[in-house]
Amino acid sequence: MQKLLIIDDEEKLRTLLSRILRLEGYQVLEAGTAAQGLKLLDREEPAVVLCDVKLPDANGVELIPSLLNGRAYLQVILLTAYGNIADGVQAIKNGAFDYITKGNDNEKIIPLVARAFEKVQLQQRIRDLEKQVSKKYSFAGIIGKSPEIKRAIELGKRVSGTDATVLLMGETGSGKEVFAQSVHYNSKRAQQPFVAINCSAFSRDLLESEIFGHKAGAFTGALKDKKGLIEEASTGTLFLDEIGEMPVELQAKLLRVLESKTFIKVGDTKTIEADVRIIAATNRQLETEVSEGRFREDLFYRLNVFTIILPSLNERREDIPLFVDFYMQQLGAKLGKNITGIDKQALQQLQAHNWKGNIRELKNVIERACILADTPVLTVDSLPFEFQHVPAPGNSGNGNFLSAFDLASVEKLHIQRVLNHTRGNKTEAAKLLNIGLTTLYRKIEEYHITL
Ligand SMILES: Nc1ncnc2c1ncn2[C@@H]1O[C@H](COP(=O)(O)OP(=O)(O)OP(=O)(O)O)[C@@H](O)[C@H]1O
Repeated sequence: MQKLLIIDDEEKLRTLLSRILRLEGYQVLEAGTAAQGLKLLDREEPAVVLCDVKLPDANGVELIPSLLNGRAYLQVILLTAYGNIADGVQAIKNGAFDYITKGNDNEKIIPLVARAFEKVQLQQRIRDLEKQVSKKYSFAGIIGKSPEIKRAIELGKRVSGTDATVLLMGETGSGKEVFAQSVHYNSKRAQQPFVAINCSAFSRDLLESEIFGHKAGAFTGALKDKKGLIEEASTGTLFLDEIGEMPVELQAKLLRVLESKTFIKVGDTKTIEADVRIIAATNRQLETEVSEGRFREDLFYRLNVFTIILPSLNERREDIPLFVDFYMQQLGAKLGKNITGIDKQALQQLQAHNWKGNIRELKNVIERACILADTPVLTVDSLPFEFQHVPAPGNSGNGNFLSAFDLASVEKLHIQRVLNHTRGNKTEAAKLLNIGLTTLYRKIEEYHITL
């Protein structure tokens, strides 16, 4: 039952209101003083309070902040004396839901209380949804147990708590946007907007107006003032995907945002404060872009404060079965099919594939397989053509794993050759291969390389 509290020292009126509201099906609590009211609020947690202005131990208008303190769910309706609108206005300024004139407005009280409870329910729903969203985008939701992704998650968690600019580097489809959302939803800006834009998807002028906004008349077709994404994301996070594609002239404007936390709309002269955290992502080598004059060096250094490299799927093949399981369940359910697993041969093909499109490509392959599957277990037949013709590791026609053309096979062969060259000296081999010694050990184990 919906619980409501009336704080009023006039017993007659309190009893009358209470009777009316009980008849409407509310559970009504009563208090004659502010102190009693606050006690009941703590003990019973009613969601709506009707509060008189003149109380023996307090002024109702001034009491509102104490009633609301630490109770984000609560809605307060102030009962004002006849003709005292100023109290009502001040009450709303102090955070009250609404005010009502005592005595005269009795017939208005029921719909007003109903609306206050509606607001309580709506806010609860928003909180529940926010919880779901932040759970979905938490770092725990990032799939993978490989050391490469674990390292990235560890860095992501550390930087989330700060307001530092983050640069995410990784191939297309490697999960940069998902990762950026995790950083945002783990930061103190989590309740504020996360706004994303792909810098490669717009012409120079359009991108400028999208990010920075424009004044009416700034260019043909600019009929009204337009807020840019920096303003839309105010107090939250702006995710700039494909930052390497940003035209050089706009890079200067972005640098200003990072350095002085200000920007100017297109066609305007006024400087506006920018309270936004920037997370940028790129699948290009920004150093190369800098050396070739396509990316401003000063902006690169500003963005490169905290860089996280997201591993490609080829670099974390051990995570492929986890993604396959995840997508089989998710997409099977979406399609209304009971997909329970994948057979060994099909999984081997997936693990041997060269995933240029990374997680996005894998997701598409699994979706296709789920659509085509006639049985609960996915087989090679449901995979695209190229998977059906590349021999899987250990499964090729002549029994030689290295006859496959996939990247893993080539990598294994190359490591084997280098190790032969160094006569099994792993430290030297790691140096020649330009990888860490632990990575080399892992690959030796993963590919079952015999020395
Ligand atoms: N950890 C993850 N768990 C489940 N799905 C993921 C994960 N990371 C990414 N994905 C999925 O992979 C796809 C690509 O992810 P995302 O868009 O984040 O990649 P991206 O690196 O930003 O791509 P691009 O460079 O093309 O912008 C999306 O469908 C996303 O839902």
